[in-house]
Amino acid sequence: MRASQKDFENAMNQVKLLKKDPGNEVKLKLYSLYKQATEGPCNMPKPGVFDLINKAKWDAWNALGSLPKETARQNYVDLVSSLSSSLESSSQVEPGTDRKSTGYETLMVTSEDGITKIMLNRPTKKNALNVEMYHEIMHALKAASKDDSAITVLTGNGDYYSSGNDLTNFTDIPPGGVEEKAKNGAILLREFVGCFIDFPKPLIAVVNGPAVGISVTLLGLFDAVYASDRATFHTPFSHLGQSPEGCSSYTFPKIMSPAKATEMLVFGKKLTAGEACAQGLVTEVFPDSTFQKEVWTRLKAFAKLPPNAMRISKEIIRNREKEKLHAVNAEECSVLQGRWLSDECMNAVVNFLSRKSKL
Ligand SMILES: CCCCC/C=C/C(=O)SCCNC(=O)CCNC(=O)[C@H](O)C(C)(C)COP(=O)(O)OP(=O)(O)OC[C@H]1O[C@@H](n2cnc3c(N)ncnc32)[C@H](O)[C@@H]1OP(=O)(O)O
Repeated sequence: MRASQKDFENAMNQVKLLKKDPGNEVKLKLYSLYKQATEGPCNMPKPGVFDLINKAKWDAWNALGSLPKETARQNYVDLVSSLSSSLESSSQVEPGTDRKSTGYETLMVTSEDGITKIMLNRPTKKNALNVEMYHEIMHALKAASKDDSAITVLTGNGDYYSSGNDLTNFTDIPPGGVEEKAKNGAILLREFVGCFIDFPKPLIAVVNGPAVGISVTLLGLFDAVYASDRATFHTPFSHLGQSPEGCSSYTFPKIMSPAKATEMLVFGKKLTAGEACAQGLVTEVFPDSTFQKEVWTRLKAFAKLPPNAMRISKEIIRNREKEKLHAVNAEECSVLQGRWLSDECMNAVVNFLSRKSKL
């Protein structure tokens, strides 16, 4: 039986519910089938060679040649249905259910000595945050907020703490185009930052190496930040045609003065660990050679303190600010949604992806 228009619309809705990223290749296939099913063969001019994203999309659509619209619609429905097993398996996870470390693709999560440790685990990509990592961090934080540990720690595996948002996130364009991509990104970012604002236990960052972008801005929402003297702190938003997130437009001026915050958030000044400590973003800096030993000894001692007292003390410090922080988060996400559609941002991402620029 041929897929009806209704089947096609159902399949489009199902794609939006996919929790697991099916990868670029599948997304391009979905995009090309969608375009063929709705508009017929590709008759758009071929994008320029540096317009990597649109060129990949054009290539995928053009490769379908004169495939009839009905066949494309059927193939789209079949492809979505073949992805449904991953859809079911991801939705089977109960919210708040503790997952073992091995249950995560992008993290290592362990719990011992009263400490839940969430370790970013894409060392070959400098722990850049891809879409899956955003979702897994939210899951891990929700689980940690309910487990019996006293404190929660975020750290990185390898030489980086994190290089921030994975810039390849910008290449997975859904059928609704770049506007839909920007809207989805803003929704994801708002939910992600919201988890940090609402996290109820002491949350500590163990910054083992350089930190970039969102991994820096979020530090303003942590309760303590310990850094190796190898760490650096860099928020190159203007270079990337973007704007501050993670509530940093509010927390950074409060922490370090408006002028110092402007140097970081507007002019992209990179701070050493010592400078970040002098400006109040970092709690204490340790020599890299003794960093892990000294920090974990200290954290284990903290984790022995009465957990309810720590939770209540955090609550009284944070609660006064929560409403404001959520409002700032919403505003930052809405501004960023616009920035992601700007030429400035698109050019910066294409330049990075085509290996023309690095920070
Ligand atoms: C949806 C929510 C959005 C929230 C908004 C967030 C905004 C931000 O976080 S803005 C900051 C974005 N980050 C960057 O612009 C950093 C880009 N990366 C770099 O400039 C460099 O990779 C580096 C300075 C971080 C490290 O340079 P280097 O030591 O020379 O190492 P490589 O460049 O060879 O990196 C190894 C490997 O990792 C890939 N990679 C590193 N960072 C990212 C990244 N942020 N996004 C995507 N990929 C990244 C890099 O491409 C290399 O990959 P391979 O070539 O495949 O080995």
